[in-house]
Parts: sequence; structure tokens; C-alpha cells
Amino acid sequence: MKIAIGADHAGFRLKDDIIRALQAEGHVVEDFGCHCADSIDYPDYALPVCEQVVSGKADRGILICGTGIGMSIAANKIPGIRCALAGDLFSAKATREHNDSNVLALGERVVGPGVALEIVKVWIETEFSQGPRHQGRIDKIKRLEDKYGARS
Ligand SMILES: O=C(CO)[C@H](O)[C@H](O)[C@H](O)COP(=O)(O)O
Repeated sequence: MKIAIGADHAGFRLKDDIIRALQAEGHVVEDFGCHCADSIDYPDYALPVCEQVVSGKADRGILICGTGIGMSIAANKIPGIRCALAGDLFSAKATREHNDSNVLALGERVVGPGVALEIVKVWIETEFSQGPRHQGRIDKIKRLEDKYGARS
């Protein structure tokens, strides 16, 4: 799988751990920064990762900040992105099965690297549960984007 990844200054250490783990599993990872603890603004790093996903250049995206919240808010402003903030394995699995999430957000200040790497693994490996129940809800999210996207 091709995965785009980005982080702010509060998430770049976990990003590097995740990149190593994904590469060890054979995934192709493109790193959109940042690379040090100098304070930066997470929306600037959410955007290129999400653009890779909506353009189809990447299969999935992963974003890390202190809590994962800022990254997830920013990512979900971009039409076509379904970004899930996950801090546990159940949610990571469910958001793939139910929401077909295409971007995962993590909080380096919230989850330790051990849990984070397990979350990434289950999120990468879980397939969307095809079927009218979940697809119908995703279609309704798309209609929300169509109605409000230009103003959000
Ligand atoms: O957006 C966030 C909060 O939901 C992220 O956790 C950021 O990483 C955080 O705000 C950065 O905080 P800092 O005090 O500027 O390091």
C-alpha cells in the first residue's frame, strides 16, 4: 500500500516510528514532514497528505499531532477525506469497517508508541465492510460535502 504521512512538531517522533514500522511491512511511505521540534502549524501538514489521498496518489494517509484532534479537524475540511482520530484498537478497526476512513489521525501526547503502532497495523489491514448500511451513510456524508463544502 502507498501511504502519505505527516505530523506537526508534537507528532514527528511518532511519525518516524510509524514510517519504520510500515516500511518493515513492505508499504511505500511518503513523508511530508515535519522533521523537528520547531513549532509549526498542523493544517500546513494535513493538506499535502490529504491531497495525496484525494488525488489517488496515495491509498491512505496518516497524520499525527499532539492530540490528533487538530489534524483530524483540518483533514475533514477537505472534500473526499474521511479522517478518523483513533486512540484504541476497537475504534481503529470500526472506522475502517464502518466509515471507510482514508486518513488516520493519532495523538503522540495521548497514545504511547506501542499502542499507536498496533492502531496503525489494524487500521491498515482492516477492509471496509461493503454493504448498503455503511455505504448509504458514507453517501450521506458526501452529500453534506456537496452542500456545505465550499463554505466550510
Ligand atoms: O491541535 C492540536 C490540539 O488538538 C495538536 O495537539 C497540536 O499538536 C497542539 O496544539 C500543539 O501544541 P503546542 O502547544 O503548540 O505544542
